[in-house]
Amino acid sequence: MHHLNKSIFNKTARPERVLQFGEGNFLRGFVDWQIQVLNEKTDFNGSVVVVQPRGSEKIERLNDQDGLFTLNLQGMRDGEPVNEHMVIDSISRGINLFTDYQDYLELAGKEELRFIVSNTTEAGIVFDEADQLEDRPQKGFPGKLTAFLYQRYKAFSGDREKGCILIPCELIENNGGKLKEVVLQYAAHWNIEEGFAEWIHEANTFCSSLVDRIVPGFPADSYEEKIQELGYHDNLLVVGEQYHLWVIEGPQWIKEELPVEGTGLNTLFVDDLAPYRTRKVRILNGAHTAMTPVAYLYGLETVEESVKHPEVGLFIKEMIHEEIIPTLEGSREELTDYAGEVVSRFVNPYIKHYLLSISLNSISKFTARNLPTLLDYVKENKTLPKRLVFSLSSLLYFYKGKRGSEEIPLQDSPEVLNLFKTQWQKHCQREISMQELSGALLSHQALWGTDLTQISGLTEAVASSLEKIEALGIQEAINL
Ligand SMILES: NC(=O)c1ccc[n+]([C@@H]2O[C@H](COP(=O)([O-])OP(=O)(O)OC[C@H]3O[C@@H](n4cnc5c(N)ncnc54)[C@H](O)[C@@H]3O)[C@@H](O)[C@H]2O)c1
Ligand SMILES: O=P(O)(O)OC[C@@H](O)[C@@H](O)[C@H](O)[C@H](O)CO
Repeated sequence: MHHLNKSIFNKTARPERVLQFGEGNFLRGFVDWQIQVLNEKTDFNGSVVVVQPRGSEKIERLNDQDGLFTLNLQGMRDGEPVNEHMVIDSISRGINLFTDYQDYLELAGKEELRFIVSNTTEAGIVFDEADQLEDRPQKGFPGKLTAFLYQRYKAFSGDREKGCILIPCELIENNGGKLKEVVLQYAAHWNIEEGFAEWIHEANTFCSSLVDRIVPGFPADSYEEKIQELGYHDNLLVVGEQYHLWVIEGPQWIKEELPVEGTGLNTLFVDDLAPYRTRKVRILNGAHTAMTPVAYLYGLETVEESVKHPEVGLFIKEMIHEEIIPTLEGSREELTDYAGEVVSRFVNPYIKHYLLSISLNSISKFTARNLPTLLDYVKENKTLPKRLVFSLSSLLYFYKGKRGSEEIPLQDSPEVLNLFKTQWQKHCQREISMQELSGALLSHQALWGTDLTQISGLTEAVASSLEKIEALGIQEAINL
């Protein structure tokens, strides 16, 4: 069987109008697909050049396939189940920054380049003072980007018409503003002439954006079956859901350059994306992160199984409706409709979204996605939200690293893993009680951004749930 590349697929060459930082599943199943739709339905006529924010091995894989990959979108569309696959040919090439940095600099001088998109996880938009302008390449994403923009500034002698529209997709608040801030930080750190910072301000448009599409990625457990259907091998096959939403906070004129109207793309240009972001992060991502330790310890593996489970599913739905939604601003009816839509996306029968994949960096995710809800709930109700507290307790138990006799493959930073390991060892050796363990973990401000033992009754409630989980198992303990 052939591998997917230009020898078996007729690829159309288009002007390189987009630079993309990130070769990951999400960008390919979301942005590169959207560019393909624009190419098919409008006069956009552009292709995407991809660079890897760190490392180079995946770029080589992309180039081995001439930038081509298959996207399999599965789920409900207009009330009907749809399972479609398509070859995405919007990526012109990947540039290996370690071997072909010169190509990267040359791209900066191309008239037609206009958009820069990125998704470098929540960890990507950071300043690293070790990065230097002369590095080939710089280590971090914003360092690489600043070097690229400076090259463009020089190539066009500061022409205000040659700036870019930057649309970062990282799931952090004010991603556009933060990216601009770090670029300007590098401009100052590298002593680049004043004119460059002015050009950044005047010629470039940094938008913030919020993305939404569940993209579990490469279908390892159904790959053989899928390639029989496709008739070729594809190492970059991506599975995602039908649903998508891209909310872009920026000037309305961008619509003229990114002509989504009439294409069926659910891309919105808004003045303020905060309400969309809060709603999505707290309901969708919040439910994902809060259900993961509970459902996994219960013995379940996927989101669909968890939401469909009589007890765990009820727990999740009650948590959304009784604890998350009441803390959100906006129409209760709209929020309830949105939550209903999210739950039906969770039970998408075509998508196997593994709890373990969501569990990556669960502590910082709980802090970003669930803690604000818990704190708002306590402030408004003067009582604890019992399901969120149970989820927090289950999270602490999950980080013990055992499901029965089975090892849990925890994925978090070494500092976080060491902290939990030390505290759980102390508890297992009877040096500290469950109450002390709970106090030690909840008071750790580096984990939660605040001392959670200051919340009245929380340490005791968590210790009590942990005792129950340990003594009776989560199947009993979940009956609050
Ligand atoms: N997969 C989804 O359903 C989905 C949906 C919406 C948003 N997201 C967000 O997209 C991000 C990537 O998800 P994915 O599914 O594409 O994962 P992936 O593992 O396929 O890709 C990860 C990407 O991030 C880059 N990266 C990783 N660590 C980095 C760092 N420290 N600095 C710079 N770049 C770094 C990698 O080079 C790669 O491009 C996640 O953070 C996730 O929150 C994912
Ligand atoms: O991708 P992560 O690891 O940050 O989070 C896991 C999921 O919550 C997330 O990928 C959602 O599926 C996605 O944000 C939906 O748009």
